[in-house]
Parts: sequence; structure tokens; C-alpha cells
Amino acid sequence: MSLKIDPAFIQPAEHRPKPTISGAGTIPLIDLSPLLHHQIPSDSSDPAIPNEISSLIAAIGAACRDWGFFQVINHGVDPQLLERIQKAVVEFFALPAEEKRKVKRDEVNPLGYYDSENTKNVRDWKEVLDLVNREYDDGLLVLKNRWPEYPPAMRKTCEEYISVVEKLSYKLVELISLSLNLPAKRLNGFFKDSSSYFRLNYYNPCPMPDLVMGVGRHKDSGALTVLYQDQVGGLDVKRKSDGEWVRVKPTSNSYIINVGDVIEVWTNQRYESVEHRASVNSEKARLSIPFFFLPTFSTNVKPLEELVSDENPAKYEEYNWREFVSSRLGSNFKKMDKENIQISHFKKTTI
Ligand SMILES: O=C(O)CCC(=O)C(=O)O
Ligand SMILES: [Fe+2]
Repeated sequence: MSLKIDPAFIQPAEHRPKPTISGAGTIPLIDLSPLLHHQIPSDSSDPAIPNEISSLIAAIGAACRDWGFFQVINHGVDPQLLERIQKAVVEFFALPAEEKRKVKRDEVNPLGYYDSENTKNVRDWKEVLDLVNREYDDGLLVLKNRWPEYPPAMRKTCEEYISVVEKLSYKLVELISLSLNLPAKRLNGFFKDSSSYFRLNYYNPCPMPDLVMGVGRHKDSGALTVLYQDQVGGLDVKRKSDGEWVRVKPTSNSYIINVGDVIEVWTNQRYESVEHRASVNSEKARLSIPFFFLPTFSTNVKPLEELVSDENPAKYEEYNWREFVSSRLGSNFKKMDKENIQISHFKKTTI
């Protein structure tokens, strides 16, 4: 068999995508429609909480505990906005390479377009455009959006989309806080002027899909990821109960939510950040749009006081979010394998 692709993309044998389990036994599907009729309560001990809201909080808590992942429907994001953003993304990635490279990341600013990134030292079969909610520049760390000229609707659509998805992220974080018996807004302050960003992932068809990954196995380092995927499918999640890879079945107008490393630390590992990856196929391009809901740069991330005790001491060292992000980006992030720096570095080994 002659190799049709650059060997840099080839996964070691043990990490190649084997057939995955799909359908039953995959991540929970949660209906957010109770939020269309009821406010999120400020406290889980409030006796007036409607049953459907208590059940929703319990379902989210169980999903975070058992899976670290869940899918939501009836989330309130306008399907037409989702259509519009998908159209813009497809148009952008269809542009000639030289047009896309006009907005490529560079040595100072990691945002923008790139087509070459490694996960765990193997190249990912993907193209990406990264955009932040709020631009940031403290003299050393520069995060400035590079807006493509084409398609013309891109900027406005993305800005509209970011603000809508950020609102949904706050709601999810409030429900997660309630599921931990904390006040709904307990975590909200960590996200004021947050460093959140969103990523447009585009996976071209690959002639050898069994040897490569669109994104190799990894955990998300942020607090919460709110991901939209098209109908092609390819996201695999590592099932906590037995370590099997399961394929998330695309459900139209749904979001896939996962807990990232920051929530794992805040909850002192009650909710764990779970490995996932994106497979590719030989026929269809696939698109996914994760929104990474991240703390404010000044946040010192550590287990929440309410969730540690003498019996359950802190399992993680405190770390500063800005320092963490800068160390991951490094001085030459173009060549960096971001996955080499993980929160496991902050895990206390003594317990
Ligand atoms: O494309 C996907 O479904 C997953 C992407 C992902 O995990 C990421 O960008 O962090
Ligand atoms: Fe991810």
C-alpha cells in the first residue's frame, strides 16, 4: 500500500480510530425546554423550584458526573443563526489557500487561521479559524481577531453568534453550580470579561481516515465547551464507565456540552474533564464550532472552598489562568504541541 498522505498525520497504531460504539450507551441527551418557561432559581434549596427544573438540574449533575459530556436540545439558539454561521464557515474554508492565509496566526498573535497543528505530537487533519469574544493585549499576550474579508457576512454573523452562545454558556454554568448545591451564580464572577474564544474546525475528507485523526485525543483545558457540529458526525468521547470510545450521533439543532479541566479543578474532581477526539472520513467534509467558555485571565483556579473538607482535601494546586494560557502558547506557538501542558501538572501527587 503506498502512502497517500504526509506521514506526520499518521497516528500510532494504538490510537487509530477503530469502529466506535454509537446509538444506545452514548452521551445523555438533555432537553432544556423547562428554561423557556421558568427562570433559573438562585439557590437549589428554594422550596418553590418547579419539578421540571429540579429534574433538569439533577440530569445535568448526573451527566457531568458520569460522562463529563451531554447533548442539549431546545437551547433557545435560533436555528437560522446556526444555518447562517455554517454557511459562512463553509464559504470561508472553501476559499483558496492564499486568501485564508491572509488571516493566519503568527508569532505574536495566536488567533486566526491555521492548517497545521499537532495533538500529542501527531498532526491533526484539520483547518481552523480561532476568534475571541474580547480582544486582549497586556503587552506580552496579544489576542486580536483577524477577520477574513470573505465571506462578507462572516464578522457580523460570528459576533452575533458569540454573544448568543455566551448567554447559553452562563445558563449551563448556573445549572452546573446548582447541581453542586452551590448558589446559581457562584461561578459567574470568574467569567467577567472572560478570555473565552471560539474555534471554527473544518475537517476535509481524508483518503486514509483509518490512520489519522481530525483532532487527536485530548481534554479541553477551559471551564465548559459548548460545541455545535454538523450532521456528518465524527466526535468520539471516551466513556468513563469502561474506557470505550463512543461516537456522538449528530442531532440537528443540538449542542454538545463538556466539562473542561477548570471545572474539574473547581469541583475537586467531582466532575471530570473527559478525553475526546474527532475522526474524519473519506467522503464528506465536516464542520464543528466549539465555544470555549474560559475564566477571566486574572483568575486563580483552585478547588472551591465549599467542595473541599478534611475528608476531601484539595486535589489540585492553585494556578493562574493567564500564566497557564501563556505557558501553553509558548514563545513560538506555531510549533508547539499544546497538549503537552495539562492540568495534571497541578494535580497533587501526595493524595
Ligand atoms: O470536532 C469536534 O467534534 C471536536 C473538536 C474538539 O474537541 C476541539 O476543538 O477541542
Ligand atoms: Fe476538544
